[in-house]
This record gives sequence, structure tokens and C-alpha cells, in this order.
Amino acid sequence: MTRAEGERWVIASSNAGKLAEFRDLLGDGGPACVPQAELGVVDAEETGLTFIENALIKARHAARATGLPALADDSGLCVDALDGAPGLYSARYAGGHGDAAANIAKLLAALKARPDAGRRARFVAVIAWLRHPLDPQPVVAQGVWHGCILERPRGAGGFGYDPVFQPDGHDCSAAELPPALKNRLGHRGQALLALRRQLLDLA
Ligand SMILES: O=c1nc[nH]c2c1ncn2[C@H]1C[C@H](O)[C@@H](COP(=O)(O)OP(=O)(O)OP(=O)(O)O)O1
Ligand SMILES: [Mg+2]
Repeated sequence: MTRAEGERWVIASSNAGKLAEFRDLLGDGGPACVPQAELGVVDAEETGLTFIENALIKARHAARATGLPALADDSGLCVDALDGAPGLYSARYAGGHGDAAANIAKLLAALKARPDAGRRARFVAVIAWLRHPLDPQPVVAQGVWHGCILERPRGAGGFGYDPVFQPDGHDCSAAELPPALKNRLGHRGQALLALRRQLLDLA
């Protein structure tokens, strides 16, 4: 990212997989990006009804708690045959928060015996950046990654639903892709690229 040298942003996420991707995607030379937990920020309550609302809620919460510009990601997996579920509730699909194995088991059960056409899905990430908690002009960008849901998990990389998501154009799961390739192709990488373009336009 290209903002003033010496600047610090808080990354408003507690998800280790996302934080690792942000670290790689944001790279060196931009603002120092500090995960919210390192600054003592606890998770915001995700009360929104859309990815955009939740991304803004998380960014505003971290900006308020730290006094720093804040970057947040709200993301999820939307499955066509399930009318877009688990969607906004991807992290808590099976009840507890962030239990990837339980979430995957519930998803595979919901899609049991579905033919290929019913297994179309997309990852969606909305990233919001706020200068301060009352910033009236947040910068917001979305990324989408299309694919389908596999019949069983494959691979040990990535996080969340990656082992059951086969991106279009690839013969493997997202958890089997080299991390740099997932970052370049994936919803989060696409959203960050779009955000970066907007920030450059504002500079
Ligand atoms: O690249 C991904 N690969 C696999 N799974 C993914 C991905 N991106 C989002 N997902 C799924 C799992 C995650 O748990 C949920 C997001 O929920 P979401 O509330 O945005 O994140 P979270 O609660 O895990 O962390 P936080 O809110 O602190 O950023 O969607
Ligand atoms: Mg969350």
C-alpha cells in the first residue's frame, strides 16, 4: 500500500489466516499494519446484515479503540444451491465461531447428493478502510472468487472453507494452491487490489 511513510494502520481482524494473507498482500514499504489483538482490541459484534456493514462495523470499532486508521475484512462463502448461505454467517455456520471442521461438515451435509451444477459457489470479501471512527467517506472494495464445492476436503493450506473450495480453472482445492497464488487470485487479494487503486486515486 502506498501511504505516507511512518504511518500505522490497525488491521481489524482476529482471524490468523486472514492476517497472514494481509501481511503478504500489504507487503513492505507502506504503512505498518498492526493486528488489532496486539493493540488490545477485542472483537466487534458483527451485527450487520451485509458484508459491507460488518466490514465498516469492524473497522470503526478498531479505529475508535486505537485512534489509528483501520482496515477490516468481512468475508464468506456463498453457495448457489443454498441461496447464498452460509454467506454472512460463514464463520458461525455450525454454531460456534470459527470452527472450520464443523462448518465444513455442515456444508458437505447440506450439499449431499447435489450434482455438480448445484455446487457452484463464490467467496466474497469486502474490505473497508477508515481514516478515523467518524470518517464520513470510507474506502470500500469487494472481491469475488468463483468456484464449486468439492465432495470432500483436500489440502492443508489456507484456512476456513479452503479445503472444500475448488476455484474455477484449477484442478485442486484452494487449500492446495501455493499461498501466493491464492492471494493473487482470491477474493481478498482482488478486494485489496481494488482498494489500493481507490487509495491511489485519492492520494
Ligand atoms: O479465504 C478464505 N478461505 C476460506 N474461508 C474463508 C475465506 N475467507 C472467508 N472465509 C470464511 C471463513 C471465515 O471464518 C468466514 C469469515 O467470517 P468473518 O467474520 O469475516 O471473519 P472471522 O470472524 O473469521 O475474523 P474477523 O471477523 O476477526 O476478521 O468466512
Ligand atoms: Mg468475524
